[in-house]
Amino acid sequence: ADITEEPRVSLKAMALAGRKKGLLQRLDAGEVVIGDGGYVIALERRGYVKAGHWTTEAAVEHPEAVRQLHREFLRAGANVLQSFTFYSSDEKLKIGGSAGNITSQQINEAACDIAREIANEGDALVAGCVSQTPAYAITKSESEVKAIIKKQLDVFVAKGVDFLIAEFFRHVEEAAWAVEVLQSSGKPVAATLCMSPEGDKHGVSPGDCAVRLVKAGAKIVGINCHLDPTCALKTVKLMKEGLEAANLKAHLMVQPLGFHTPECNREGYCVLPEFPFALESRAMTRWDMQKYAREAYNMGIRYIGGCCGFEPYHIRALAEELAPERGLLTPSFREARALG
Ligand code: MET
Ligand SMILES: [Zn+2]
Repeated sequence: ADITEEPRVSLKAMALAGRKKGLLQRLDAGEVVIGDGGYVIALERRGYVKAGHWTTEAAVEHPEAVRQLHREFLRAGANVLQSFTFYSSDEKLKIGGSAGNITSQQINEAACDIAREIANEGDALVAGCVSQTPAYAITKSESEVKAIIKKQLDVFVAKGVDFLIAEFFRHVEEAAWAVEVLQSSGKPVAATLCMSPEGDKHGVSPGDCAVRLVKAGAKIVGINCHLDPTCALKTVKLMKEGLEAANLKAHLMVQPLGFHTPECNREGYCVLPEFPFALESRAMTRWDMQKYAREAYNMGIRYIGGCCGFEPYHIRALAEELAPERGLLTPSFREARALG
């Protein structure tokens, strides 16, 4: 396909008509879904997130900053805007939040509203996102973890998100609990673990993790954060093989770091000496991103995005690399071309 062609459909017209295709409709049809990038890391750099806490009070305190980053990912070609709700449970805010009296309920509601507002500027879906809980580390209590996830889910359902993502789980056991809760809503659930090819923190292999997540109800499984695309693709490949061996079907997803981690160590970037204030020299280039997008596509992964370290221009490189497959140009690319 000639990527200089105009898109086949007007994104605005489609959005306004309220006829966006759902996530599973897109993936089942074999379409590429471009994810968005890393919010907490990008907004920490811009002065809106506290390093170490990584909580998302900015959804309430500085909505304009969150809105703008969503818009930049959308213009870069993202088909999904993830709610800015990382670590947003009251338990986590109490332990490590910087907010004082902002509740997770307020954060989650504001984050959903902001994501929806910007998603309506284009062809993006809104994902309600949950992540690992302090309760799992402290008490290992299934009912406590599930209650925390359920509270977040109730807001996502009330706000009408399009689908749900359980991301950044180190233990498949906890991720599977989250998936069980999320899928009770009837909305599609994607689940991504932050693990190396060696497996989750209890040593469960990537193949077995994938099987457990699908059995818990996830329709899309894969990897996010912690390690670079090369490591993440290795791990997703093992997940894919595990699913095939178990005769299970699911879509694959990958949202790696935008930083090079040739160490491919078990614990990921959090234990590197450069974390979190000196990661710049590890930043990937747009050429790296194009290579990653192509490799992910060739592996059969169709939900391709990024996590920490992915700035909007990285997402744009993914979208442009896969423009022939998607038959679409990004708004930023079209406008730049019109100007040039
Ligand atoms: C530490 S992983 C963070 C994931 C979350 N979706 C974010 O980008 O903020
Ligand atoms: Zn991340």
